[in-house]
Amino acid sequence: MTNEQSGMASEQALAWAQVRASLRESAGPRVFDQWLKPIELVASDDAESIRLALPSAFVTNWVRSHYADRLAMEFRRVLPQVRTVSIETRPRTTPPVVVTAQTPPIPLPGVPKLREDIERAAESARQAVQARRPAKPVVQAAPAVEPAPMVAMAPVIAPAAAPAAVEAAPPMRVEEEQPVTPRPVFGVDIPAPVAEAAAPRAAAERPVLDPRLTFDRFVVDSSNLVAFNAARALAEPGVPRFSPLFLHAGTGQGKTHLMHAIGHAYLAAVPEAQVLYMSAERFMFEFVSALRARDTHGFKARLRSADLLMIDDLQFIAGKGSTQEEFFHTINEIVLSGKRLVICADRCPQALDGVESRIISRLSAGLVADIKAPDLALRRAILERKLADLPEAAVPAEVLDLIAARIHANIRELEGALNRVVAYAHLTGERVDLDFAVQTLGDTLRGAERRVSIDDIQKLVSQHFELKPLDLISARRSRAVARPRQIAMYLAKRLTTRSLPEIGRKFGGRDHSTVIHAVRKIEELRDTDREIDSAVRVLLRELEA
Ligand SMILES: Nc1ncnc2c1ncn2[C@@H]1O[C@H](COP(=O)(O)OP(=O)(O)OP(=O)(O)O)[C@@H](O)[C@H]1O
Repeated sequence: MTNEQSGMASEQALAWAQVRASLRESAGPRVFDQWLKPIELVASDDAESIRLALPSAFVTNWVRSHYADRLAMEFRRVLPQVRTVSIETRPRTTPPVVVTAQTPPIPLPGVPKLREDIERAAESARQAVQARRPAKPVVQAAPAVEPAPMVAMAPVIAPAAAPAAVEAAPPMRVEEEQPVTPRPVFGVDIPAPVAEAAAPRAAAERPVLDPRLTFDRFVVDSSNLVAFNAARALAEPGVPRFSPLFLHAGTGQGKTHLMHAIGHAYLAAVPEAQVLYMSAERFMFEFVSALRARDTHGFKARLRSADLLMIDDLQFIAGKGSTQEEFFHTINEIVLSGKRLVICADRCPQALDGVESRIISRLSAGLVADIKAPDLALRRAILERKLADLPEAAVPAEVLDLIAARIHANIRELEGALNRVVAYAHLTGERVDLDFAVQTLGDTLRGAERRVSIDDIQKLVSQHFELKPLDLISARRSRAVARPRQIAMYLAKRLTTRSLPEIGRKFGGRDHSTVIHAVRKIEELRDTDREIDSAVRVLLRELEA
């Protein structure tokens, strides 16, 4: 390999690592793990051509029909000279393109994660080939029928129109080895991410929004009503209401869904708007890259020109000094210029350790809304809603009941379990019934079951607060015992399928109203008391692990 070739290979490998990281972020873990992770970068002898490969024709066709444009767009963003991106099917015959000692990497100080990404990409492709079977298909949703309920809010505007051209010039070609007919998965085609806004917008940046994450696909109940209504109000045109909006919730509870929904609704109402959505990690990555390229001016201008700026997973900027400095000035400018700002994190602003107080104060000045863990009824309703998007899937009510009752860690897992049942039924041709579901979800249900034992919760909580398990069921009312008991009840409600009276009985025969009081109290304290919130967080992590 000549020096020139090895330089090009390194450059393409690094570009692939960035594209891959961006796909992982925007596609979500489920789609990414099942379809995109096995993609391997193949050595190319032309700097203008990127070659990608997948181990099976089935997965290749899916990726081509759903992600070809997106891959092309992402590569061009990173390597403007790229003209073609081909996606091939090939069992591994050529070595993966990895940066080795012989292929000097382009120096990227401060971003060692890129290297890891490259190696992980190569490794996952190797595993996919060894597995010799395509990843499990994902079952996804078709356009929604019924709008989601909304309390005292105006209806959402029509969905965004079809994508327009992404780049001004030069045109991008996506090469395919053979003609591919887009293949629906279980008769329901998965739409590609919306990479652009409805109308032509000269020089306007197109957010990458998942077309499935809309307001009408979001199921609302009291646990997420405030967040939902605030999100809808913020997406309405005119003078922004509820900006900045800070949404917080545990993992997989719908924060990203609401953000994307805001983006769709706002773009539908104001097609020429500049809408930017990115994770805090991406913000940091782009900022560091801009610093390195001595182009912070461009970075600042891009972010500050947003009419709607949405930053996901803010907790990731904790402890990152210069990124926080830039972040503060960015959000300050957005807010002061009367534009829309939405921030999501896994905890409330006050509990964001390692984040500068001026950022916290700025964000707390807007509307802070949380999304609480879904109870059984909401989990069941969400399954119903997801199933409505799968017209070919016949899943009896008792199976939905089972999944809703047994899987409560988060909605992503809930959805994953339903998808798995439907996908396996499709692949085996079997009818879905309780036996089939139990067999298909075996480990997941057993895992969920393990998480839900009240005895485990009592044991862990008492250990954490240095009490005896018996203290939690005793009549003692001192704060040192009462608070941990309330936390244990809260966890029991959140992590188990036990009814309120059942939980009360497990705590020394207490009344169900005592359990309700405990749950409310801890929810309240999690917003105001950092110590309680972090204790609950630690316990949740341990119980869910
Ligand atoms: N209320 C809801 N109605 C319908 N679907 C929901 C609801 N809440 C969450 N979901 C679905 O659950 C999945 C996970 O949601 P999402 O990605 O928004 O979670 P998140 O809170 O951003 O999680 P993380 O913090 O891990 O990024 C998505 O597929 C989303 O559509």
